Amino acid sequence: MTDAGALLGWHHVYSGKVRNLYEREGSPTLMLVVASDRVSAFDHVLEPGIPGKGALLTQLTRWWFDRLQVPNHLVTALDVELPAVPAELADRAMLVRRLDMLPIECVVRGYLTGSGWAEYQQSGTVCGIPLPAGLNDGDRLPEPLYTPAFKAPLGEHDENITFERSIELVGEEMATQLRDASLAIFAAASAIAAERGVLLADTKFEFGTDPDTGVLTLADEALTSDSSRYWDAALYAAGGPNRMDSFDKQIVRDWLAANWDKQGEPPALPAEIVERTAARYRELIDRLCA
Ligand SMILES: CCOC(=O)Cn1cc(-c2ncnc(N)c2C#N)cn1
Repeated sequence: MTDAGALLGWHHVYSGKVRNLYEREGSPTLMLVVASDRVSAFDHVLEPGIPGKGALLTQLTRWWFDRLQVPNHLVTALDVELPAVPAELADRAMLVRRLDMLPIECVVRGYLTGSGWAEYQQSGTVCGIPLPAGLNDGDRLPEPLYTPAFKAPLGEHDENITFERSIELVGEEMATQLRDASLAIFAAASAIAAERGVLLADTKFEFGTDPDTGVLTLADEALTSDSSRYWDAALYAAGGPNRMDSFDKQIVRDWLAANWDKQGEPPALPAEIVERTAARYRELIDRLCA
C-alpha cells in the first residue's frame, strides 16, 4: 500500500506534500493522518525521501501533544476502541478526531528570518506589523508576533492576513481565541525547547473546533520540524554564518542552493545528503524528547 494508495477501511480525502489524510469508512468522527518520508524544499517535493522522517515527525508531534496543556485532535485508546492501522504505517500514523477546521494558519514568529526578514528589509514590517529599525536576519523579536494566514487551496501559497482580517473571516471571539492560544502554546513550547538547548524560531498551528462541544482544538501536526524552525541555542549564541542552521532541512537547502538553479525539477539528493539529513531529524528528537 503506498501512502496515497487504498487503505482498507479508510477513505483517502487529502494529500499534502508530505502527509495524507484519510477518513474512517462508517465512522465519520475518526480520521487518520499518515506522514511520509518525503521532504520538500523551495516548494518542491524532493527525491529520494528521508528514511524515518515520517516516523520521527509523528513521534515529535505526539510528544508535543502530550506536553501542551491544550485540547488536541489525537485519539487514544481511552477515547475509542482503536481501529486497526496497518503495521507498516503504525509509527508514522496518527488517529485523530474529525474537527470543524478553521481556515487560518496560525503562524507565530519569535525571530526575524525567512519571509519575515525579506519583508522587513523592504518595509521595516513583518506581515504589515511595524518593527524597530536596525534588526538583522536571525534577531530575536522584541516579543513573539502572531501573523495569521488564510489557508489556500492545495498547491497555492497561503495569504498573509492582518488580525483584523481574521476577525472578518472567523469572528472576533474565535480570532482572539486563535491568537491567544497560538501565542500561549508558542511561549510554552519555546520554554520547553530552551531547557533542552533548542531555540523555537517560528511555527505554524492549525486549529479546529470539536463538532460536539465547539471547543477550540489543536489539529494537524504540532511543532514538528516541518511546521517550525528549530535552531541550536549554543550555535546561535556563538553567532556566525551557521547560527540559524535549521535542525532538519538546512543541509538539503544548502546542497540544493549549490547544485540547482531553481529552474525545472530539482536534482535527486545524493545518499550522503539524505543520510546527514536523517541524522539531523533524529538529533532534534534526541535533544527534545530524550
Ligand atoms: C494531512 C494533514 O491534513 C492537513 O494538512 C490539512 N487538513 C487537516 C484536516 C482535518 N480535518 C478534520 N479534522 C482534523 N482533525 C483534521 C486534521 N488534522 C483537513 N485537512
